[in-house]
Amino acid sequence: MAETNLRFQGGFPKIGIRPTIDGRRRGVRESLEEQTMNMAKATAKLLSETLRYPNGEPVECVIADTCIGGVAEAAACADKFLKSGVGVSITVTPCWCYGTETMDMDPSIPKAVWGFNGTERPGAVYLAAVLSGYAQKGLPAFGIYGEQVQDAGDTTIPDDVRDKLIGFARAGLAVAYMRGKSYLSMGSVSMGIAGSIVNDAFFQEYLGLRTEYVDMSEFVRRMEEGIYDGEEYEKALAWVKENCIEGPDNNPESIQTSRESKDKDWETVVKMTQIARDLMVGNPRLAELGFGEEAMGHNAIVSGFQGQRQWTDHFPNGDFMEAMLNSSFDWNGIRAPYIVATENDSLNGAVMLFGNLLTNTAQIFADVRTYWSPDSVERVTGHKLEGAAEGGILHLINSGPATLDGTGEQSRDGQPVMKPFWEITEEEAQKCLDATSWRPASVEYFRGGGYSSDYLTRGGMPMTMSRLNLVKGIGPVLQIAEGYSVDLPQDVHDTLDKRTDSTWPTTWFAPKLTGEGAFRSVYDVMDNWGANHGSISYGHIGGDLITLAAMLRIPVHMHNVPEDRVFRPRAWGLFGTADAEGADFRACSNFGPLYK
Ligand SMILES: C[C@H](O)[C@@H](O)[C@@H](O)C(=O)CO
Ligand SMILES: [Mn+2]
Repeated sequence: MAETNLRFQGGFPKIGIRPTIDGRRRGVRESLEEQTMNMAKATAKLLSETLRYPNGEPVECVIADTCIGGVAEAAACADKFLKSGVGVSITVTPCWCYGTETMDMDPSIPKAVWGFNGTERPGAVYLAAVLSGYAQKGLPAFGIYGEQVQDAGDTTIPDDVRDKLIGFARAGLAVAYMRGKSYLSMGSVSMGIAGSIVNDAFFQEYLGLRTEYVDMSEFVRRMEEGIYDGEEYEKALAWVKENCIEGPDNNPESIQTSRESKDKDWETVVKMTQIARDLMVGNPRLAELGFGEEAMGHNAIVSGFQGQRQWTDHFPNGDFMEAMLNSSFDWNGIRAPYIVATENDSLNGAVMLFGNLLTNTAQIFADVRTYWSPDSVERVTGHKLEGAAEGGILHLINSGPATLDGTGEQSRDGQPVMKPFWEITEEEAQKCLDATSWRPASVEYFRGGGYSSDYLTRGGMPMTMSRLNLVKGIGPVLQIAEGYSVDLPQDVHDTLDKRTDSTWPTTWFAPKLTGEGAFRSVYDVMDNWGANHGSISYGHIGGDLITLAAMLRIPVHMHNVPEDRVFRPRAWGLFGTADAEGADFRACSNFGPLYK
């Protein structure tokens, strides 16, 4: 197993499993011990076999030492979980148990209860009873029970239960991973973009993240005083010369920079990449070089770089740095991405983090630039959009730096995908690099030069675009659009791309339409997008994002996820069942942020 990177130093939270039981001795409890403990073991096995930590290792589960028949055993279990670093709890039972006497009372741990759907000893009755207790005490919990009745001796986990256990655990682990880490703001507000007003109350109360702030002058200090690993720098620059293809300069000749200045830019952007990473997660090499304080980093699990304009008006832009740190490989080999938001758009950074923690894959940061209606495309190119693109497409393109994994040059079963780093081969990493050219930055925008990554995402990938916005009076709200990347004929792409800045990476995205609300048309999706940016994940992960958002009490104001993939705490139904979107808002506002 390849090492990940320092982003996850400090280890990973575990999943705690709590087998609860009817406490009555002399018959009842004894008859249930084995079956109850077996449910716990089966759940642990399922989750460890299915889920992986961001370093690729199987997720670890901890089971209570005994079945929990009452409060003393509940407390012993809580103690064990605390000592073992449990971040998510799942209670399992095939039988009736005593609700409030056996429940998990830790308010910050996402919790679920699986009540076995059998009728000999009714686990689903306990489930209903304890969930009412959780609601009454303001501790939202997820309820799980199978649709089909199982026989008492059946030790299998039905598919519907399995999906819910996995969906819950995946989102719960994301909550637990981020808690206690930092968002590192490198610079301040970029060009008046509200998302780059890094809001400490949001990060602290909703995500459990500290916000750290460094001025961009720190990059200059570290470059000028040599506070980076010089050996790594030489290796990185040689690797860049070998692997990063410099594309043509798109600037009018009169403002093109000299060869000498372009070469200097390569040196600067490589150093910027090392420095941003060291600022985020530290680097033990710096301590060896005599920079003990700088070696520590900021414990950042996500960061943002302001760039425009104070930096980019004078220095090379951050595109190379952001693109490389957001990718699953660099000169040190294949490794987990670091997650850096462009323009310090911390709210896009937050959803990039969600997508990354839910999937262990890299995330595309993009401007949601243009809605191209079928008529507009036809007018400009003569081409009639078809297939997934039939209803129109969104041009996702940002000023330079989307993850190179977003080229779609990794594959599974012959299809383009974005994989967790441990599945990516050397050959695939190379293909992503080969599909990217580094274009001298548009000097009118970026007076300090630099390089923008230029590529075109391969079509046919299921993708999910999401975005978090802050609304005064409500707090954070999340929007989610599942869809597909699409291929356009090369000449059609070229015509559309050349109308914008063709030195930037493009993803053509077709959201799935439902015929309702914001998903009536592609135009409506664009018209309802809450800000200039979106984060794009590989796969249809809208269900997982909804589950995670509910755990964090962030309401979802727009999504196109089919109902059978929406899984929220049971208490959400108590805020209304006919209008799930409104109920979500009411529930989130009622329970309030997780860490308040
Ligand atoms: C170069 C431009 O300033 C772009 O960076 C700008 O259009 C944005 O990306 C805004 O989000
Ligand atoms: Mn932007």
